[in-house]
Amino acid sequence: MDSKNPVFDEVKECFKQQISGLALNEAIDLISSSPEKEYEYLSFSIRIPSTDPLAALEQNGYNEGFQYYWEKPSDEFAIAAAGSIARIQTTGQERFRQSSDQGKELLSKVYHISNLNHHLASVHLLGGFSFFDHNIGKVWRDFGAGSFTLPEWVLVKNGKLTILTITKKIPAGSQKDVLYDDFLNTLEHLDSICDAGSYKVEEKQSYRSSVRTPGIDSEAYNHWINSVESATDLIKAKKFKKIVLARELKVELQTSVSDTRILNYLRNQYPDCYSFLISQDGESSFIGSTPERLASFREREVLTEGLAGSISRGKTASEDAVLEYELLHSQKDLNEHAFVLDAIEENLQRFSDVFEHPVSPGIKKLSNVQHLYTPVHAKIKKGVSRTEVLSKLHPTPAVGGYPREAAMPYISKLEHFDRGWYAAPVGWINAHGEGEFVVAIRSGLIKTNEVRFFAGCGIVEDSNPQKEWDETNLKFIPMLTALEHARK
Ligand SMILES: C=C(O[C@H]1C=CC=C(C(=O)O)[C@@H]1O)C(=O)O
Repeated sequence: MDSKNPVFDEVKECFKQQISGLALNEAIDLISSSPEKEYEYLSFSIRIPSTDPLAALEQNGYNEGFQYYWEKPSDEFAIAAAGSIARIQTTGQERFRQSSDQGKELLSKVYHISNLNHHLASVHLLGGFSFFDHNIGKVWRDFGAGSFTLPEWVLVKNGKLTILTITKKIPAGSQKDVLYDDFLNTLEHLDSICDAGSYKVEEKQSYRSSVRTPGIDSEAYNHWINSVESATDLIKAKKFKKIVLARELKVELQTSVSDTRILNYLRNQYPDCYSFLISQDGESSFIGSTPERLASFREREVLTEGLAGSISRGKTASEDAVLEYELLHSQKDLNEHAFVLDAIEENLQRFSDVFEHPVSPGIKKLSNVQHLYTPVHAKIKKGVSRTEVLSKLHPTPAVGGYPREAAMPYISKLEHFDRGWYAAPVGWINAHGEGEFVVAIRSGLIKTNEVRFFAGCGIVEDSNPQKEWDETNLKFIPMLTALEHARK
């Protein structure tokens, strides 16, 4: 198939020149001559014409394999990926360390070719962890407790730059021609899904929203009121100081929904949030739009944040300003927020040469809610791994509790659903020491005929169960509305 996109023709030319020349021979020689089979994968990065990674994923269509999406529009950064070449899976208390060890080993087996001198021209491992150390529930079966995939192709868009990386497994004794054709076929496929000139656009029926706040399910409501009352009793009895309780909202689906339509709605409505999708094998998709960064890494620099304490948005500028003022002066919310910062400091400071943050919180405004927010910058000590940092940070008291060890066992006792990957670290990491993880809140697990949405809030001594119920309803709105938009 010949490309109708002349710029992609240049991409293919460039690919042919690089991969059919020395590099491919060299890689195959290395693979077959190395007795320890040092290299098992061959990977190639190339700059391609600017493309929308979400449109490419949508064009890639439904498929039974791995699919991944990540975008923060306000950072002009997006990743789309599909196909699984290799996957590492871990479970138990050591899952973060094991993921780090296995990830390093996997990356060391990749022979990477590129004429680009750019930190994003690299193989990426995409995935995350479950909230608890073990993830054995039926609902979340595909996800495991720690899972990172080396995708067959990944598109990374950073501002105007779009980089495509294709990776293939190279069995020992591989034939150069077969391998070359395999790469070229994938490149042809990418050409077709990135070429907007060839897209067939489905008519979308006009949309009328029927979603406001979820109606009251009296059983869920009574459970919630009882759980929050039990939590405040435990706090008064000095068992812990804060706990985050969440609830699940199940929605049955009459018609199927499109993951990419959900994402398109989320990224447009919440440009300051991270919209994400992870589907391990096409059976179910974990999708969300979270405002909360757990950590981003660039060499030894780490950015994290405290995000806790919430209030709704005003309908007018004045009402919004009043609500913001109320939140900034609410002792209950300031306490809830302070626990998060204290924990980040306790867990990260001793691993860092630099640790800094503003003295008092500011505000992060989303279209449905505003939060108390404190950005934190740290420079981790030499030798501290990124996954070690994640394991220290997760779960922050914005989704777990304070003190962590005292509060955590009560989460499963007081909640009535399986958290799975809700409120857990989800993200990406590359071979150049870069990566970013979010806290997977404002999210849902989508299966063929049902969706489960999750929302929670921090409970402190003076929390009011009714107000916390209302707050969870506010937090369900983005995903519920996105679902309405995505019905086919
Ligand atoms: C646990 C959630 O939100 C956390 C993040 C920001 C503000 C929060 C709060 O004000 O309670 C929560 O700690 C959720 O949205 O499911």
